[in-house]
Amino acid sequence: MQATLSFLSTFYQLGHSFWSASRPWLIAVCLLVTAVLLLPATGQLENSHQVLLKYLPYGLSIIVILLGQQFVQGRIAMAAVNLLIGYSIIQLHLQAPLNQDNTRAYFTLLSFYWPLNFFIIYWLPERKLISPLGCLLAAVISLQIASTYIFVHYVPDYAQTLNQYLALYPFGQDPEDFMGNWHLPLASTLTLLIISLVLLTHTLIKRDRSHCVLFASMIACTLICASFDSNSISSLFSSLIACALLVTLLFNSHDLAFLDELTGLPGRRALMNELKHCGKHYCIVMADIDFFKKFNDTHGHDTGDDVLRVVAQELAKVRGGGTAFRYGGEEFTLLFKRKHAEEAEPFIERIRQDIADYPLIIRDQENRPKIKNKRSLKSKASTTQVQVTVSFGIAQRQAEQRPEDVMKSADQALYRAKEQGRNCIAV
Ligand SMILES: Nc1nc2c(ncn2[C@@H]2O[C@H](COP(=O)(O)OP(=O)(O)OP(=O)(O)O)[C@@H](O)[C@H]2O)c(=O)[nH]1
Repeated sequence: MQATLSFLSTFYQLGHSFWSASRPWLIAVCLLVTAVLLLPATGQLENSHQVLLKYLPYGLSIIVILLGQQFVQGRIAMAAVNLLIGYSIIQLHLQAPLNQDNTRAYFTLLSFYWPLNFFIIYWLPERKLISPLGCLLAAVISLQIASTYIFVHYVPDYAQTLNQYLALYPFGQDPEDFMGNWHLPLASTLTLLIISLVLLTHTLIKRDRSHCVLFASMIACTLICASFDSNSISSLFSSLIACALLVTLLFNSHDLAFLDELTGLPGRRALMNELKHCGKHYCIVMADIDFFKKFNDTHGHDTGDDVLRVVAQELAKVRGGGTAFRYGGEEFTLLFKRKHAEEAEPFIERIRQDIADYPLIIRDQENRPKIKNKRSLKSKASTTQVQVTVSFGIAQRQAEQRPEDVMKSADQALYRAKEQGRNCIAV
């Protein structure tokens, strides 16, 4: 029995870790999988649907650009601008046979610049679309378009030379027969492969939703160009990229409103929202770090922030159906739906114990990492070991009590826990 429970617990932990690790990838993976799955179906679309699909990327991209500007998510908006420009070029200038020198030169340069611009946007800091950075990106894209036009039309033999120079195609494709499986020249394929590997490595380390989606958008653009002869591929993939950007924008905006920036836990607004929907049977736990003012005064505010992150990370591991929120300052809340206080207490006791046993090792100020989110605790380069404890107050919802009343009772219980000497639970 013990072995089974331990196995289930390990299985749960593994599943939980996998889910947390893969969450930022969810939209990106959905984009690529849906695109590949839907591609064969586009050939069977009726004419009216094909027309609708052709105009969809324009509408969706414009929505993303407007919302991205409004919600200060410049990178997503810039990605939508890049998508819109690339897609417009395909629709307006690349509907001719690609075995003509000029058209093929246009196509080859688009297939290089389009994904490359996603790569550039990936590394930009988050700013508004209409900002010096946005203008710089607009200048880069304009320069790409203008130079392509001038070189192709005004430099004698440019298109021919470019096509000859890049005439080597991977997978043994004959460049004269443009209708094959992979239309990107070897040089572009290798360059995009290298930058894809760079982005893949970075997204695996960074695990951030926007970065993952920008990476997936770059891959999707590359696939559009690589399989250019597939029916409606540019309309379908561009629509899906725009959808992925839109969903990312909405998720990011939700996180901005509901997640606490320092700890990553849901914040007070999320708690209040949750309390409206959690029925009549629940208990609330208020948790407060003990002597935190003294800790801040002794070790500095930055180390205090690190402690808040560690405590949040431990509280988030609460079992028994509890959810952790950062209530504000050094106060946290645990919400147990459909649980009595007595049922929740053993889970809180475990968390209390885990936090008290956590070996916090404090670096001196010079040794602190320069990267803000990097853990500075529990590291070999650190110097002093300290202990942080948390006091808890539990309140069970009584008949006719409003959520604010239950919170107040939990606060009173927390006060009692402080009076009883801290690092304990009071009901
Ligand atoms: N580093 C850091 N400190 C914070 C943050 N929010 C609140 N604090 C500090 O948390 C401390 C809370 O102190 P008090 O409310 O006096 O309580 P305490 O020192 O923890 O004492 P007891 O709760 O009675 O054990 C204050 O010094 C605040 O400045 C934050 O986001 N970061």
